[in-house]
Amino acid sequence: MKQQLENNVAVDHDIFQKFSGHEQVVFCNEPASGLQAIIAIHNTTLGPALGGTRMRPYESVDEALEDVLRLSEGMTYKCAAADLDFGGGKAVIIGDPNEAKSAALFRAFGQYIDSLNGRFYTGTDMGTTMDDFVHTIKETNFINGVPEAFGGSGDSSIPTAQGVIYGLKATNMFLSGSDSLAGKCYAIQGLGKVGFKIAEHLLQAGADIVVTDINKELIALIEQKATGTSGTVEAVANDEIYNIEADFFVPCALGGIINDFTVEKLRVHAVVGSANNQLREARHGKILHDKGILYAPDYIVNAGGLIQVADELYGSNKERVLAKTKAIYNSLVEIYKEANMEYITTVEAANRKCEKRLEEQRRRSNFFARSRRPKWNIRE
Ligand SMILES: NC(=O)C1=CN([C@@H]2O[C@H](COP(=O)(O)OP(=O)(O)OC[C@H]3O[C@@H](n4cnc5c(N)ncnc54)[C@H](O)[C@@H]3O)[C@@H](O)[C@H]2O)C=CC1
Ligand SMILES: O=C(O)CCC(=O)C(=O)O
Repeated sequence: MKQQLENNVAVDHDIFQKFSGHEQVVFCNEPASGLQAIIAIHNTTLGPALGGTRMRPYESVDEALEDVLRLSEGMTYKCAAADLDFGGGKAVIIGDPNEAKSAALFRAFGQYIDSLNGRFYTGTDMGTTMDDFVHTIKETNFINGVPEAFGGSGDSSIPTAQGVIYGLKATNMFLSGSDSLAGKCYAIQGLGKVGFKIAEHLLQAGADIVVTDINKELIALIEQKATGTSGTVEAVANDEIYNIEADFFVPCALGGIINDFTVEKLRVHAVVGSANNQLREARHGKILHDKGILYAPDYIVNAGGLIQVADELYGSNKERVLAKTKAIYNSLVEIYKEANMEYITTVEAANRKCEKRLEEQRRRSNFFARSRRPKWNIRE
């Protein structure tokens, strides 16, 4: 839909319609390095936007755009739920992480991040690693989660995996009155930075895991890790993971995996995993609820990495990060209880909590002019 305005500028309303919930979307195109990226800032009510950068061989710009819009919105909720003073943002780089990475590409990306002058802080996500951003920090300070040797807080997938483990324990406690992980079966999709650490922890705790990954080397590696533990590993084909009869489905790869094709297949008691945007649409949360499958809202349970990178911006403190990551356990139990009491889905219960916090901050922002910076300020 195009409309001709008085000053003769044609405005494409469709594109603004698409971004209508977002504050800013930046397209980055740098032919010398081959960089094609999109940065989306969803909402900065609580503070500057914060969220990782994903790299994927997206099939189209539309697919990349949809991903970054959904992911950045999720970050607004994740920051609100984890009680962080940051807003929601995310970036995607279009390209195969196994082939298209270069120092030049990550430096060019850094120049775009720098141009936002602190409206957006970023680091790793699916398809990117801490080492990639060692190039980016040559161009900008607005990067987090680089190795400790480079002044960062290190691998954010460690607290993310810890948070999911707390989420699994809390869910076990809610369902069975014991938070022991042992003796239960977990179907894990994706053995990357987060999924692998969860799988290892579960094996050591004496759990049975069923795993899948498109990278067969990771399957072989987790099979080796089972040796000497009281846990077991079974590997299945990628699509088979949805059919596994297990206590938990643990999605740790792509988003949108709970959709019309998969939701009817699931034969688990609960879904608790690190993947962002697990539900293709909100109604899939309702279908899980109606099937009696307890769903741990993804942005509650996978907040550990975010907690670490947010903390880094004030000067890293591992104890503070651990305490906040542990709080995922209680936060999740509260959400389960509220959903039960109010006859709503767990996503509705979690969203309510976040929207309340955003609304309170909006009212505060209107009341006080932001003429002074808060005491607990981001280090320059
Ligand atoms: N790294 C972090 O700290 C955080 C990650 N997340 C989310 O958790 C998920 C995993 O993140 P990472 O472990 O960092 O990513 P990663 O890129 O290290 O690992 C993803 C793994 O999934 C596998 N995979 C991709 N498609 C698959 C498919 N169709 N079936 C099975 N396996 C498949 C990949 O081969 C890879 O091993 C993503 O959705 C990410 O956004 C969320 C919060 C923080
Ligand atoms: O985990 C990170 O490094 C950043 C946070 C993030 O992007 C996420 O939680 O999805």
